Amino acid sequence: MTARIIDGKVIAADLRAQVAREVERVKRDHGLTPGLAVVLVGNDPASEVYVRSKHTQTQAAGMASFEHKLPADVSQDELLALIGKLNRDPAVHGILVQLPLPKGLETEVVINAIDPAKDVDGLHPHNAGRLAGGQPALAPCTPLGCIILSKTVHGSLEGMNAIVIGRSNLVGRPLVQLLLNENATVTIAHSRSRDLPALTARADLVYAAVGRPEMVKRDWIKPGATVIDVGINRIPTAEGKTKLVGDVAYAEVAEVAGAITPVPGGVGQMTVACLLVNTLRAACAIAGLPKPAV
Ligand SMILES: Nc1nc(=O)c2c([nH]1)NC[C@@H]1CN(c3ccc(C(=O)N[C@@H](CCC(=O)O)C(=O)O)cc3)C=[N+]21
Repeated sequence: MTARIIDGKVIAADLRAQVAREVERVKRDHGLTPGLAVVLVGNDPASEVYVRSKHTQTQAAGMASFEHKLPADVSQDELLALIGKLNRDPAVHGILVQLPLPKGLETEVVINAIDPAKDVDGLHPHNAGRLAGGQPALAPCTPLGCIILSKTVHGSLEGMNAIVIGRSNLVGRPLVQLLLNENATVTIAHSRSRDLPALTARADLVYAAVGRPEMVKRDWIKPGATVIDVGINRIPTAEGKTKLVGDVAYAEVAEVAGAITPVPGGVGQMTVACLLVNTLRAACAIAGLPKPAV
């Protein structure tokens, strides 16, 4: 069997087009232009690439994009002052602080300073807690993207056995909550789990989000399972260059899986598209408008 390839590029482009239509409508009918502020501290080259693509796609969807670049040695107080300013800025409906932050800055303090209504990353304890309690919340973009990709294959995830490998605040934990909302049966695995291959082999849905290049192997996968690869690892090639690989050994797993996401071209594409969705939703909520159609 050869897996169907889940094309994140196409699915994300479709989602962005839906967002753009809704943005046009709220602009026209309500004079509301959703705005996203992205804060980048330091100059990690990979982060700069992501931030640039967020900027381009935000503008392409008709939203306002505000980029704030701060030096790696910025003080915590200066960063908090910027977040305070963005919290009060009526043109800003979404605030994303690119992670990881350079040493010396306390991620928790910085995240907790973001107005929960503008927390389009879904990382503030207000949103994380609401999500865990089954209440409406801004949910993190990467897990949202994972759910959308899974539903393109299965329609409904109800009753399926899912395994989430990884328990980060940005991906694993919120993904578990979203899967529960979809009525999946969820196993949460991580680096200390015993017999990960056997656990994974029971799953109809496999979400690999550990950050270890090509860790998930062919013999871990139940034939026909859907494999969603959240990993983005840059590794050296034999020719002295680098390439992106996921947490899944793609070529071998694609021989047994029913469907699989590529890296690049899978989950990463959805992350940015879902950021636009969250910004649109946050803008409508802040303006007291009904939920948008996307
Ligand atoms: N506060 C915060 N929120 C995040 O959501 C967040 C973050 N910090 N820090 C870094 C990670 C990583 N991330 C990606 C976004 C898009 C792609 C993406 O578009 N990837 C493309 C290509 C990437 C390439 O070629 O370099 C793809 O997979 O097809 C990847 C990774 C968001 N993150």
